[in-house]
Amino acid sequence: MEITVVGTGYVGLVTGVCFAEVGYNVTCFDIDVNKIGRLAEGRCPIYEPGLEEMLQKNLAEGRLHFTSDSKAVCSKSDYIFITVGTPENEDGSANLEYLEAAVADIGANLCKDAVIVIKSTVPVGTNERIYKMLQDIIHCDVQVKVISNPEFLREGSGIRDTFHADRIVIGADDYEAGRAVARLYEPFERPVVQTDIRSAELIKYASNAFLATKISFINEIANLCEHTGANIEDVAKGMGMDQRIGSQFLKAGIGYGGSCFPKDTKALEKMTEDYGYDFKILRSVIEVNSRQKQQLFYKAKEMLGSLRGKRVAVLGSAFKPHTDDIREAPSIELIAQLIEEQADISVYDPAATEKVEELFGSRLYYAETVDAAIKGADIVFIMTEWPEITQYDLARFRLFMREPVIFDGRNCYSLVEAESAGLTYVSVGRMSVNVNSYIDCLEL
Ligand SMILES: NC(=O)c1ccc[n+]([C@@H]2O[C@H](COP(=O)([O-])OP(=O)(O)OC[C@H]3O[C@@H](n4cnc5c(N)ncnc54)[C@H](O)[C@@H]3O)[C@@H](O)[C@H]2O)c1
Ligand SMILES: O=c1ccn([C@@H]2O[C@H](COP(=O)(O)OP(=O)(O)O[C@H]3O[C@H](CO)[C@@H](O)[C@H](O)[C@H]3O)[C@@H](O)[C@H]2O)c(=O)[nH]1
Repeated sequence: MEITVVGTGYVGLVTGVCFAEVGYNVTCFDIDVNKIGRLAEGRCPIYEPGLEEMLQKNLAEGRLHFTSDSKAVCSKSDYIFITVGTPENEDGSANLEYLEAAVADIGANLCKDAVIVIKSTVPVGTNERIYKMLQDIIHCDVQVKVISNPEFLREGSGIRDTFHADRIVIGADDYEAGRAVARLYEPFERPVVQTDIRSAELIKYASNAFLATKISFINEIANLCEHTGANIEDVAKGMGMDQRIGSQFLKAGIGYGGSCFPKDTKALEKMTEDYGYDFKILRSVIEVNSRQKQQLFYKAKEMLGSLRGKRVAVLGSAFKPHTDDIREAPSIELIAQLIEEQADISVYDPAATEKVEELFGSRLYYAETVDAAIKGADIVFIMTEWPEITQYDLARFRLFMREPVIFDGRNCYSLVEAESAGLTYVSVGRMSVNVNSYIDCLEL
C-alpha cells in the first residue's frame, strides 16, 4: 500500500509521519524544494512536540520518504492525501488556488487508479468540483475517486490528537471508496463517521465555528463579569461541570487566533452569504472576537493614557503555547498597536521569536528570557500561556520592573498571588482593578 501526502505543513507532516508510524509506506510531496531537502535530512521545519523524533525514526526505518517530484509519486500511489493550505481571500472566502494547483499537478501526472483524499478545509461543494476538474485533466485510462476527510488536529498536540482522535470523518458519494479510506485508519482504532461528501465538508466548518462560538460566548461572559464583579473562572467552572455544556473551550482570554478559527469562521460566513443565508450567530462570534483581541490594549490606555515612550514587554507571541505559529495571533495585533503608539517594545516567546522578527525586524527587542524582556519595563502584556510564563516567579516582576503593571490576557496568575507580589494586575473577567468603563471606549 502506497500513500502519498501532498503538502508538508502541519497537517501534511503529522498525517504523513503518523501513517508511517503505524506501518504504511508514505511519501510526502511538496513544491517547496528547500523544505523537502530539510525534511529528507530529518529536520522538522515546524515546532510541534514529538514530531521531529517520530519523523527521524520513520525515515531511518525506511517507511517515510520526501520528494518534490510529483510525477514519481503519482505513478505509484494508491491513496493521495491533499493537505495544502486554504488561506483567506480578501473577502473572507477560502482561497483554493493551492488546492487547484495541486489537483492540476496530480491530474496531469496520474497514470494509475487512485483515491484522492482531500484533508484541506474546503467549502461545501469543493470535493465535487475537484472530481469534475480531474475528469477534465486526466488523460490516461485510470479510475479516480475523490473522498473528503477533514482534519481535526490541534497545533501543539497534533500527534496525540491523531492517535486519540474523537472521530475520523469521511465523506464519500462512492460508499466503497469511503470504506477503503476508513480501513486505512484501522490501526488508529478510532471511531469513524462516514457521510455524504457535502456533510463531511460542513462538519469541519461547523465544528470550528461551534468551538469559536464557545470561546466568544465565554469572553462575553468574562466582560460581563467585569461589569458585575463576578469571577469568570468560577462562572466557567460552574457552567462546565454541566455535562451538556462541557468544560473545554471555556477559557476566557484575548480571543481566538491561529491558522484555523479566524479564517474558517470567515469562510463559513462567506459561504452562507453566497447561499443567501444570514448566519447571525456566526457574524457576532467573529465581531466579538475582533473586539476581544483589542481588549488588553484598551485596558492599558484606559488606565495609563498614552503609551508613548513607555517600556513595554510582550510575553508570548505564538497564538497558543507549544507552537511557533503566529498566524492571526492576538500578540501581532497588539504589537502593531504598540508600535503605532511609539512604545519601546521587547518581546519574549520560547518558540516563535524568529517568526515575529521576520514580521517586525528591528522595531522590537527580542529577549531570550522573561527576565531579559521585563528588565526596566513599565508594563507587561501576557499574550500566550507558555509554562515559562505561567510558572514565572511573580516576585521577579517587582525585582526587574519599575512599578510593575501587568495586563494578563490569559489569566495566568491567581489574583491573591499577584496582589501579594505587589503587582498592579489586570486580567480578564476578574475584577482586580476597576476597569468598568474600558468597554465603552472600544470603537470597532
Ligand atoms: N494547521 C492546523 O492545525 C490544521 C488543522 C486542521 C485542518 N487544517 C487545514 O489543513 C490545510 C493545511 O493547513 P496547514 O496549516 O498544514 O498548511 P500550511 O500552510 O502549514 O502548509 C501547506 C503546505 O502545502 C504546500 N503546498 C502548497 N501548494 C502545493 C502544491 N501545489 N503541491 C504540493 N504542496 C503544496 C506548501 O508548500 C506548504 O508546505 C488547510 O486547509 C487548513 O485549514 C489545518
Ligand atoms: O478555551 C479556549 C480554547 C482556545 N482558545 C484559543 O483558541 C485558539 C485556537 O485554539 P485550539 O483550538 O487549541 O488550536 P488550533 O490548533 O487552532 O485548533 C483548532 O483549529 C484546527 C484547524 O482547523 C482544528 O483542527 C482543531 O480541531 C481546532 O481546535 C487559540 O488562540 C487559543 O488560545 C481560547 O481562547 N479559549
